[in-house]
Amino acid sequence: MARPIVIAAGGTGGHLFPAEALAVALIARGERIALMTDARSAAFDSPAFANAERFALAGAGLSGRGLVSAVRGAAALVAGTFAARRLFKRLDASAVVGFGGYPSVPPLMAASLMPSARRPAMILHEQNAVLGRANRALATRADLIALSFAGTRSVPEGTRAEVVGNPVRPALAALSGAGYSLPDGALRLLVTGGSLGARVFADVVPEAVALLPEALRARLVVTQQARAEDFSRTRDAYSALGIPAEVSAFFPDIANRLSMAHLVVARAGASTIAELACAGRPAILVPLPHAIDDHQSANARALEHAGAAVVMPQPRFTAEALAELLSELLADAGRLARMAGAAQPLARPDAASVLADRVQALIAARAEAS
Ligand SMILES: CC(=O)N[C@H]1[C@@H](OP(=O)(O)OP(=O)(O)OC[C@H]2O[C@@H](n3ccc(=O)[nH]c3=O)[C@H](O)[C@@H]2O)O[C@H](CO)[C@@H](O)[C@@H]1O
Repeated sequence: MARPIVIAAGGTGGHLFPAEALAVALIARGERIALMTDARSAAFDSPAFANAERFALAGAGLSGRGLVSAVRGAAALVAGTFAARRLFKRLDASAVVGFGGYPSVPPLMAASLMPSARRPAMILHEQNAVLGRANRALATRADLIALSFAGTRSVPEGTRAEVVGNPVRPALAALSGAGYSLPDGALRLLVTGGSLGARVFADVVPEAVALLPEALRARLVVTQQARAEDFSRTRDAYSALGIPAEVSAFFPDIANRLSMAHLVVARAGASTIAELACAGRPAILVPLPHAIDDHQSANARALEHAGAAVVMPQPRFTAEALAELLSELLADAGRLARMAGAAQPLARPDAASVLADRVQALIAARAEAS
C-alpha cells in the first residue's frame, strides 16, 4: 500500500477547512491521506476525509491558564506525541502537513523525533498574517513553512518559507473570476462571524440597519450568521423592521451566499479573507479583539491596503458608525464595484494545488536522497 500523507489539523474551521482543501487536491492525485486531529474535531464532517484514515489524539489540545492547566497541558502534549509516534511507526508516512493550532503539535513533534531515514517530510501551513504559536514552536524542524500572506510576521530567521496562499474549499475557489454585478434592485448584505459566529454582529448590525435611510432599507436583503443563543433576537429584529432576512448558526453553502452578496460584514479570520478575495466581494471587517498577536487585524490589513475592505476596530463598531458606513457604501455602486475589483488580485484559488505540488516535491526529493 502507498505511504500515506498525514494531515495534522484540528480546532476551528479556520484550521480544518484549508486542511480539507489540501486533502481534496492530494486525493485527486491518487495520494493516500491520514488525518490526525484532536477529540473535539474528530467528528468534523467532511466528504474529503470520508475515505481517509482518521486518528483522534487524546489530549492534543492545550487550554486554560494557571499552573494546573499548564502541567495538564504539558502532560497531554507528551501523551499525544507518544501516541502520534506509535502511529507514525505503523503508517510509515511519507509526509506530514500541519495546519497550526495546538492539535497539530503532537503529530509534528512525533515526526521530528523519528530517525532521519524514516522521518516524513514536514510542512507547516500558516493561515494567518502572523505565524501562530504552534507553528513558531515547530518552525525550525520543518522542511517548508507555507504561508498565506506575503510579509507574514514572526517567521523565524533561517527557516524556509514560501507564500502559497490559503487553500479554500473547491466551491469557494470556483468563485474566482466570476465577477461582481452591480446591485440595481435588491442590496444583499452577508454578515458572518467565522466558523463560530460572533455575538457583536447580533448586537450591532440589526440596530445599524434600523438607522439606514428608508430608500436603502427598502432594498436590503440580509443573510446573517448568528450564534444559536442570538438566533431569535436577530431574526425578530429584522422581522420587526420588515427586512427579508435569513438567519442561521452556520451556512453550509457559504460559497453560494458569497456569490450573491453585494457587501459582506465579517470577522477577519484567515479563510474569510481568502474567500472574500476569491469571490471578489467588498467587505467591512471587524477583527476579533484580543486574537493572539492581533493576527485578525494583520489579516484584515491585506484587504484594506488593496482597497477591498474598510476595517472597523470593534471599539468603534457601533450601530451609528456602521449605519453611516453602510449608507455611504450601499449608495455608491461604483465604489462597491471598485472594492470588489481590488479584492480579486489577492485571490489564490490555486493555493491547494500549489501546496499539494510542494508536498509531493518534498516527498520526491526525500525519496531521491535516501
Ligand atoms: C475565534 C478564532 O479562533 N478565530 C480564528 C479561527 O477562525 P475561524 O475558525 O472563524 O476561521 P476563518 O474565518 O479562517 O474561517 C471560517 C470558515 O467558516 C466558514 N463558514 C463560516 C460561516 C458560515 O456560516 N459558513 C461557513 O462555511 C467560512 O467559509 C470559512 O471557511 O481560525 C483562523 C485561522 O487560523 C484565525 O484567523 C481566526 O482568528
